[in-house]
Amino acid sequence: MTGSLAPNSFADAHRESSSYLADPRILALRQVHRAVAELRRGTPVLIRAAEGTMLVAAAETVGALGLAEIAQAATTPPVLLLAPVRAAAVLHRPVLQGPTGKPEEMGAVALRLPPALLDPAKLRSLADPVVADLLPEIPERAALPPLASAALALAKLGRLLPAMVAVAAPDTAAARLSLLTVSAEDIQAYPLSAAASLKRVAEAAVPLEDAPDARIIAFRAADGGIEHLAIIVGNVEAQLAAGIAPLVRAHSECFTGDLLGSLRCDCGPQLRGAIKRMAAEGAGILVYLAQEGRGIGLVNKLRAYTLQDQGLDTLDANRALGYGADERNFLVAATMLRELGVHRVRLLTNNPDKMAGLAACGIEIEGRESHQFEANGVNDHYLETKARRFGHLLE
Ligand SMILES: Nc1nc2c(ncn2[C@@H]2O[C@H](COP(=O)(O)OP(=O)(O)OP(=O)(O)O)[C@@H](O)[C@H]2O)c(=O)[nH]1
Ligand SMILES: [Zn+2]
Repeated sequence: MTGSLAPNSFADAHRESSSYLADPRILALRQVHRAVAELRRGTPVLIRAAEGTMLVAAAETVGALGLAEIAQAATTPPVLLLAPVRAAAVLHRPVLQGPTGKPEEMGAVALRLPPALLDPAKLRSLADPVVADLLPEIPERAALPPLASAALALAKLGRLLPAMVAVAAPDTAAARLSLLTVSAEDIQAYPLSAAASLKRVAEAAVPLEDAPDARIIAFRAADGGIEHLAIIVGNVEAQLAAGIAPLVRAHSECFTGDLLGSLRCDCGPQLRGAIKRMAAEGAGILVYLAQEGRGIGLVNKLRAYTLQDQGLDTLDANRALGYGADERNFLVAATMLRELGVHRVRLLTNNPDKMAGLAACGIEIEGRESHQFEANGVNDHYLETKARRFGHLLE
């Protein structure tokens, strides 16, 4: 987190309607959010930085029109930018390791796209490890263009496969083809900037089966993204007034586990269990974070499940898709807690990274409360992987 993103000052600026319009961070969020929407519908966008300009489209969504627009604007041959694990699979090569052994440290890899591969269906199969038929032709590596990491970051913000068709293109091409321009710096700043802009927008009492005295407070960021929720159980104000650190759970959304009772994970029991425990203690806060699939989104989580059924574990499946092991940003939870006047917590978790993430965002972790549930016969390997590869604490 950089100093310029002091979360509370942004939340304050966002609240003041006069400074709202003038704040360049709001304009940056708006432009990145628009760029994400363009990529999701297969439209190219121009990424701009001091190093130059690059026209990109997502391999997952681009169609004939987008490819034609890219061809019209290109001043270099097209390349496909892939995350390192996916690139290694496409190249039939072992994965390159970064300095500390994490493949994501290698950034991006560029592959040449000869005319035969400039086809929407072929691009999708190069991007998607779930597509069984790897193309017989092995593309050649190309020099990595500047702005490659910003291009992959933009795809990830759209919860798309991080696989981008890219060409160098002049600034003027965007205006000529009515395409959107977005700055690389704004893309990189977006997740923390959006998190820092969260503010309360609505609240209501919602008695729950397990916690009749419960309220839901909705938080919205200035980017136009999906809302995050705080579920307030019992009398938290009284605890805060007495100087007691409340019981807090930072729970990432899991449509399959939370809503449907999926047996693949432990999210459902953790969600209901946290609320029950807060009700038994008389107070607590569950922040319900719109960070499905540890931040990769539901569509990619379904892809990850398919890869897990083919033998990968939950961490390697994320990497095979081109994502990191955990793409969450805990400034979302920290900003919500601060807006609720909570600076010190007793955190319900087994995940040491979650504690470190919240602490790095200025939330004092007074203690950790174990939040372990029995394996159910289906999620045993998932729970074992969390302990072995994510360092989850077992008690
Ligand atoms: N990418 C991916 N996400 C998964 C998988 N299984 C569950 N999830 C997601 O993981 C998140 C669960 O996170 P949390 O409940 O915060 O749990 P945690 O990080 O394991 O930490 P604690 O429960 O606090 O110990 C939810 O967003 C789920 O959708 C999976 O196999 N792959
Ligand atoms: Zn789950």
